[in-house]
Amino acid sequence: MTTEDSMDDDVFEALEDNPHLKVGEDTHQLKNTPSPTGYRDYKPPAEVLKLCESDTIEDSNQTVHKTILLGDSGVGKTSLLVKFDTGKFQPGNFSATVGIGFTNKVVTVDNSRVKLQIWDTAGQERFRSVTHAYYRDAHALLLLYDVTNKTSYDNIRAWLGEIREYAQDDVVIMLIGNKSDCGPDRIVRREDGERLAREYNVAFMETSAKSGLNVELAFMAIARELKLRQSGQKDSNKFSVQDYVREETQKTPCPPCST
Ligand SMILES: Nc1nc2c(ncn2[C@@H]2O[C@H](COP(=O)(O)OP(=O)(O)OP(=O)(O)O)[C@@H](O)[C@H]2O)c(=O)[nH]1
Repeated sequence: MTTEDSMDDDVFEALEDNPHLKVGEDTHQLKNTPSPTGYRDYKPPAEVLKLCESDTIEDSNQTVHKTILLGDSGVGKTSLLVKFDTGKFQPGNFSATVGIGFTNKVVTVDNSRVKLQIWDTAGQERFRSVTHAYYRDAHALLLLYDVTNKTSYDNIRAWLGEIREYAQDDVVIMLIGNKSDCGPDRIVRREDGERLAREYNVAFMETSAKSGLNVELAFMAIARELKLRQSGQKDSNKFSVQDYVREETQKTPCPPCST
């Protein structure tokens, strides 16, 4: 954790004021950027507003599906995205995300290309009112907790409440228990994650941004679901994110856990 909590509530304006922070930059570049003004007055740059307005963005080639990473500060949202994007994991000092940004990734599902626009949000409470604005036109949400942090797990219910309030009813939701590599420090059992996911009827998996476990699978499962929906082939009898995740995770043996 950093001392971010003691900073002024005004960092989102950094996106406008700082020419080095461009929308669409890798979000880990948006961390720790102070700003002189209040974020309550923050107006996203025109480029961001345009992206938020369109329900489904069409670029010259194909549809771009908006996917947002959500969850408490420190659960590993940025790490998960960076691992998926670059294959790298940056261990060590944690610096909380300041601002919001996205990374475009193209994945292949059944021989066709699916474009994901993956938004990384700041998990800290003080940014919540700003990030709500981004839920509205999201097609998929990856909601993370940290298996070594019970509070981040307990807060999932509140996150799901916010999602119900601000996101579209048909948004695809994947609950993710991250840091599954932390065997001895694990507090939240896999079964607890599964139970919560069943209760809210959302897909679930555990990941590790450190080891890479299930990182690609998380995004692939989302991409597959979104592609099927877009093509009109979505038939709940034929494809379920959760069944797909279950089948794929059974192919990869789970590393030993302490609980
Ligand atoms: N062991 C382990 N550490 C992780 C994993 N994922 C992230 N971390 C560490 O957890 C800390 C927080 O990770 P971040 O990716 O910055 O968390 P975040 O959810 O983006 O946090 P905010 O930006 O504040 O919302 C960092 O020190 C990471 O190195 C993981 O899978 N395993």
